[in-house]
Amino acid sequence: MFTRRIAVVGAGYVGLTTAACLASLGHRVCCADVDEVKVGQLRRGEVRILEPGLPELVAAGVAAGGLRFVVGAASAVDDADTVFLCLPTPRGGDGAADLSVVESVVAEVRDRLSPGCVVVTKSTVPVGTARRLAALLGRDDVAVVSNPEFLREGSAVPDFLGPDRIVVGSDDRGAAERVAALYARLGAPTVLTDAASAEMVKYAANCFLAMKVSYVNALAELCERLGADVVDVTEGMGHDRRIGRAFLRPGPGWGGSCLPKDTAALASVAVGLGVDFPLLAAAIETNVRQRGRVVAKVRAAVGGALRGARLGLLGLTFKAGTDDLRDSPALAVAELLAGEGAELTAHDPAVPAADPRTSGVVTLVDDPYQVAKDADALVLLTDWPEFRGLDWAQVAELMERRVVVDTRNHLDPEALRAAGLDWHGVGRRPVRC
Ligand SMILES: NC(=O)c1ccc[n+]([C@@H]2O[C@H](COP(=O)([O-])OP(=O)(O)OC[C@H]3O[C@@H](n4cnc5c(N)ncnc54)[C@H](O)[C@@H]3O)[C@@H](O)[C@H]2O)c1
Ligand SMILES: O=c1ccn([C@@H]2O[C@H](COP(=O)(O)OP(=O)(O)O[C@H]3O[C@H](CO)[C@@H](O)[C@H](O)[C@H]3O)[C@@H](O)[C@H]2O)c(=O)[nH]1
Repeated sequence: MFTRRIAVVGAGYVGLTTAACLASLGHRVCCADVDEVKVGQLRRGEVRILEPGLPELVAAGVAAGGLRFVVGAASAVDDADTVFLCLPTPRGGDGAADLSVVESVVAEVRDRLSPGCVVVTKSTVPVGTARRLAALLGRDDVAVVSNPEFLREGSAVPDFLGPDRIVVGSDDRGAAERVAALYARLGAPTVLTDAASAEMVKYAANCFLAMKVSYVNALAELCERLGADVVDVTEGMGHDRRIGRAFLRPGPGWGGSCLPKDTAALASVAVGLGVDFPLLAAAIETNVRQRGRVVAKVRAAVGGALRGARLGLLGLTFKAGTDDLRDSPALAVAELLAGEGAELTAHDPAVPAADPRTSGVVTLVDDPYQVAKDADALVLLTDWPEFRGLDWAQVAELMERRVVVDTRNHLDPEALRAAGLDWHGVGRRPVRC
């Protein structure tokens, strides 16, 4: 009944999604994590990250006997024919990807892998990692394959099961073909290549997405100065199929667990090789400045000084649809505002008031209307759909000064104006009541 025996090491956003989705495709999957608490929760069917469809898929896999969870990589790999590494590769001190967890797991499992086994890097790893891991393994009977993952947080399951493409690269063509065959049922376009190219695709794609957003954020500032409307401008651009409509929404800057660290990693590789890449450096720099621009906009909206200003923040996660706060531009903006002496109250639908991850920076509340109470301005930082449906008349009633700074052009300015609120977007003319 089951087609392949797979070990997935790391049960985070990527590992848990990979394990549950591969099990749903008919493979027998053992998923390992070093975190005993997490493994215990997963065995009880508790998925503690916000990913639509994932809890159901995990439960179905466990019930069908095709998915199980263990503590520690070593106990997962024994009889596996394929081992996926879905481990953290965080930003190191100089921006380079830190491979220490990946390397320690490879050293841990090296002597337990079955002959003919394929080790697959799904973590985002720099070019040359497959070769480095092959050397670390030191086994002629085990191949290393790069199979970067492109899923987005908040839509991990549909992205995994309906990918735009699958990229598989190895210097061992047969091993790459065996990994590609795991996804055959998905019917996605598949790029089979060498290991270095596959590793490069991941950074190339993420850095391009980051550059696109930085470009539109810079355009938005120009639009503001010139009296043009960035929403109309990007619509006019986006219909051009060579450009496309995606990733053209201005905001407080790109964040999350991937784009910031991956742009830093590729920039660090370029510096190390002595290759000039000013385009990438400028995208990163533009992103840092974007936070300052948001702060300047809020400062202007409250009349010049942030010290003592009471601000209500709508949204803290790095984008809507996820509970992930890693490298969130919303948190970065909050820190800058707090640094200038503003008093911050925040609401995010995915971050409960008791959440310890924001401690010190903001007062978290569970009710969006509570952030409006006595506020000198509301600042929307994350584009949660529910914010559009707020009762703006009630919001206006609660506020001290009726000003909303919408850093993602997410709200309906006319609805706010009708409720007696001034709206300040990004790259658009303000709408005053
Ligand atoms: N999050 C995303 O949207 C996404 C998408 C594509 C690629 N990636 C890449 O995938 C990799 C993993 O990202 P993530 O977001 O899933 O990370 P994560 O932090 O959510 O999960 C990593 C998991 O690995 C576990 N772990 C750490 N050390 C371990 C060890 N020694 N043995 C076993 N388990 C161990 C952690 O406990 C954690 O559960 C990174 O390289 C990331 O860049 C992430
Ligand atoms: O028009 C846009 C699009 C995105 N963003 C911001 O860009 C950041 C990243 O968004 P997104 O790419 O959706 O988030 P991730 O889930 O981190 O996904 C990215 O990073 C993953 C990890 O590498 C990759 O797998 C995905 O393909 C890649 O999109 C967020 O802060 C968004 O708010 C904008 O400001 N404007």
